[in-house]
Amino acid sequence: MSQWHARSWRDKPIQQQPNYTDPEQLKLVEQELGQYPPLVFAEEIRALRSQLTDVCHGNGFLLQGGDCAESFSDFNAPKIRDTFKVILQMAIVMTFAGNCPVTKVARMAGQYAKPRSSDIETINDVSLPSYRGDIINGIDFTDAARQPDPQRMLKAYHHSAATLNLLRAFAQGGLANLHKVHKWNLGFLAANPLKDRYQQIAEQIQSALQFMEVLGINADNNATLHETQLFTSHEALLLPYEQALTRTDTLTGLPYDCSAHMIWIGERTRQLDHAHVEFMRGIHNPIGVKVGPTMPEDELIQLLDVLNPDNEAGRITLISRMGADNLAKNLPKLARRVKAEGRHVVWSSDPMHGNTTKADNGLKTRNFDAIHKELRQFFAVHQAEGTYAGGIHLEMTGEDVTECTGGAYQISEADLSSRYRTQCDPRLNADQVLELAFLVAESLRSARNGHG
Ligand SMILES: O=C[C@H](O)[C@H](O)COP(=O)(O)O
Ligand SMILES: C=C(OP(=O)(O)O)C(=O)O
Ligand SMILES: [Mn+2]
Repeated sequence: MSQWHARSWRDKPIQQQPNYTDPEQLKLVEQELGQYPPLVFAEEIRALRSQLTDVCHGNGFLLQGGDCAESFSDFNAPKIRDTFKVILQMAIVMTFAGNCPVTKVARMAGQYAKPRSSDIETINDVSLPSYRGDIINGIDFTDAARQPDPQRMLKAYHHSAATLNLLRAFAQGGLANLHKVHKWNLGFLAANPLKDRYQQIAEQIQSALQFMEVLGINADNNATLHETQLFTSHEALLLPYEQALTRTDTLTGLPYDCSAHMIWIGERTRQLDHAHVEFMRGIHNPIGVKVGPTMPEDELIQLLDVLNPDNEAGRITLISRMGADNLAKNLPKLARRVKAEGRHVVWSSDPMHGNTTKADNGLKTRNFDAIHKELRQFFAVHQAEGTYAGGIHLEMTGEDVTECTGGAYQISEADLSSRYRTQCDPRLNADQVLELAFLVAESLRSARNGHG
């Protein structure tokens, strides 16, 4: 294999990139970004990798979630806070159900680039380049907005830095207090039409917290109860940006992509001999790989050969996104083969991207039951194959949006347009996320029997 360099991806074919019309301006932006401080520190990246190593060995669970696409305009503290809160709320349920540490990774502080099914969007006979995320072009359906603009990379960097700053403050400044987080969950349950179904687990968590309190373990004397660690992640799609934020760590001499702790390769850009795989193979972050229903077993193993030649646990998270109706057919053979080859991976489930449909009014949506079904089957397949269901990956928000149908509040297709705010794909709202957490708690609990 040829030698890796942060720019060696440039010699490979590449998918899903914008056509910047001014290469000089692009170069200036790349140079400027190259001078900026890293957004995350290599030691933090290694801490995540170490937690994922534990997950890989069955001693933890990965919870990854956030917007499909963050946006420059819908950018404010309440929005960041509410998504942060709901990740923690879900994590407490999963921690209790799985009786194991939960590694929290947000799709935040950098999730700005989107691969698209089509290069062109047509409305009323007008065709324009598709929206590809705020780091590339604008969402408005005008010719000017849809032109890719390299300056947007600088804006994405600054938005990511401000988001990360607030997340760090929330994580350490008291907002992550476990008692507080559980109180939010009780608030969710009190109002929820299906509260009886989830009451038991909530009461058990309550007793566990009270028990610790009686022993004198509380947020004032125990940092674990008071603060948390939240890592960041995004799809490493826009390679000029990712390259510009790649730094050689002074402690180890190894290259890390310091745009986020974890980055992943999307379903549309995971071709073995293409640019994204080339870039990812050389950086030392933990990386995710989306695995859709068409992935052949041989190709998956070849991909692992390239991305993780030393078969290190914690390096690779395979994020299956099959669709509820395809999973039982497609996942078992992949899980079996990876196991037979003795490859160390974390298996995580993205139950969102294989379950996207179009409502009659033209809006993209996903049904809560299909999402839940994919998750149930994910756990069932891993149990049957003797592999470990190690994580879930959700598109979600702390806001009260109406983008996915179903759930306890029975959002219908007709309701979708009332608060449909996503920049790209439909997200679970706060209630739906919590409901899902309580529903998968049971699957997680049985998956963890025999582990840990
Ligand atoms: O988030 C994932 C993809 O970018 C998204 O599902 C693509 O959506 P599209 O099919 O509308 O292009
Ligand atoms: C683009 C995404 O997913 P996938 O690559 O699995 O389609 C995503 O996670 O937003
Ligand atoms: Mn998406």
